[in-house]
Amino acid sequence: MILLFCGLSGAGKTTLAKNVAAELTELGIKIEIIDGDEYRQEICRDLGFSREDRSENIRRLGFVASRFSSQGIVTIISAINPYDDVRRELADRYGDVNIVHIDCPVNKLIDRDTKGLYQRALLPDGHPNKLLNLTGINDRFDVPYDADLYINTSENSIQQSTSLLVYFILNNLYATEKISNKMTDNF
Ligand SMILES: Nc1ncnc2c1ncn2[C@@H]1O[C@H](COP(=O)(O)OS(=O)(=O)O)[C@@H](OP(=O)(O)O)[C@H]1O
Ligand SMILES: Nc1ncnc2c1ncn2[C@@H]1O[C@H](COP(=O)(O)OP(=O)(O)O)[C@@H](O)[C@H]1O
Repeated sequence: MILLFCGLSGAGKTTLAKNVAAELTELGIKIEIIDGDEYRQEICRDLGFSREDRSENIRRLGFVASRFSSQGIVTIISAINPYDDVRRELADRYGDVNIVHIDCPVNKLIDRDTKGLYQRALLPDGHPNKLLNLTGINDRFDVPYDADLYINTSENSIQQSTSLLVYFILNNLYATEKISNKMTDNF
């Protein structure tokens, strides 16, 4: 199973992915997190934030995720993942892809601003430190109206948001297992 997170910077993707991993590991379920920020230091270090580079970034993460997922490992791709067409592409290409929208209103993100990115994006035009392509401020984010799971992290606490994800994953695993048990029963 692949969970394809999408959401703006600071929405809670990394926090929730880590919390979910801790809870599933406790239950003996294997899980891997593929984090955009982390992979951008390694196999995606040649990529920037143009439309082409973001799309290529997600394609690479998707490929890596598919290798983990094919081994039965629950795999979270935790990236902004802003474009509807690329999300669809991965969902069509790889089996059992679930789009999870980690949402939070931009005004709340501007308050959180854990990395100072929003402050930089909101600087006046022409300022030397202005960030020109921050998703949600001055770069595109396609809201996924077809998400398999929607979580608003300004309305749900970290624990509530984590529980929603864990419940969704366990339900999915149970449904898949039930189907595969049925297939075995037929032999
Ligand atoms: N211009 C701009 N827009 C968005 N994000 C920026 C930008 N510049 C740097 N960063 C930092 O890069 C992290 C996003 O990387 P991703 O791989 O998740 O992005 S994407 O899916 O390819 O759009 C993102 O990490 P998160 O805050 O964890 O989302 C930021 O820390
Ligand atoms: N319900 C919530 N879910 C996730 N993070 C939350 C929530 N409420 C507050 N936060 C805070 O918001 C920040 C989210 O940062 P992070 O997980 O790095 O986001 P992202 O990976 O989407 O950029 C953290 O400081 C976290 O403690």
